[in-house]
Amino acid sequence: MAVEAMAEKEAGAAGGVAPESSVVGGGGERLSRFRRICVYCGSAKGRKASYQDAAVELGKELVERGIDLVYGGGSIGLMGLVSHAVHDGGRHVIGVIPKSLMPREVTGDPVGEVRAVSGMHERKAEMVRFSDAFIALPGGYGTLDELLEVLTWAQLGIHKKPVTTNFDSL
Ligand SMILES: CC(C)=CCNc1ncnc2c1ncn2[C@@H]1O[C@H](COP(=O)(O)O)[C@@H](O)[C@H]1O
Repeated sequence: MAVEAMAEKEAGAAGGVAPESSVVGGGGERLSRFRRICVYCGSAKGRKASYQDAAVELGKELVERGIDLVYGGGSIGLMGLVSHAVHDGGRHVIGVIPKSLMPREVTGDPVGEVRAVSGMHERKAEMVRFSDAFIALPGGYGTLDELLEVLTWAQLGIHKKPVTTNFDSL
């Protein structure tokens, strides 16, 4: 089964909500019913330029829909691209990162609100707690780990939030 289909099935199995709908705000902007979306993605930029384009486009789309970002707190790779796009667009960014990983994944000034946690398990739990929905972009084993965990939590009914991926056509 394709990962995307699996993600939608699991979200549905756990009572996940229907695909996103939006309303138009007073200023003509499209507003989402999701306040904060968690984006899982690589700490590297990946092999294809289309991965980088997708990260920036997703960040801009969140801004356009008035949605804040929750992510792994790194400033490198696709994580850096999506977080800068959301922050530069004026939306709030929450980065959740273990203290021990900061020297490796944060370079330069931190983006938005940085929440330092004690370890990987706490990081994943906090990212789920803060978010209303989850989107996975291309990444490595870390992204896969985060995606599988949020899917299996949906399967177990630990949360009822939608999970989707943006892998195909990239
Ligand atoms: C020690 C332990 C319990 C590990 C569980 N595994 C993980 N849990 C949470 N985040 C992770 C894990 N492995 C990697 N990541 C994070 O996932 C992000 C993307 O990594 P990647 O480039 O896709 O590779 C990075 O911020 C990386 O720190």
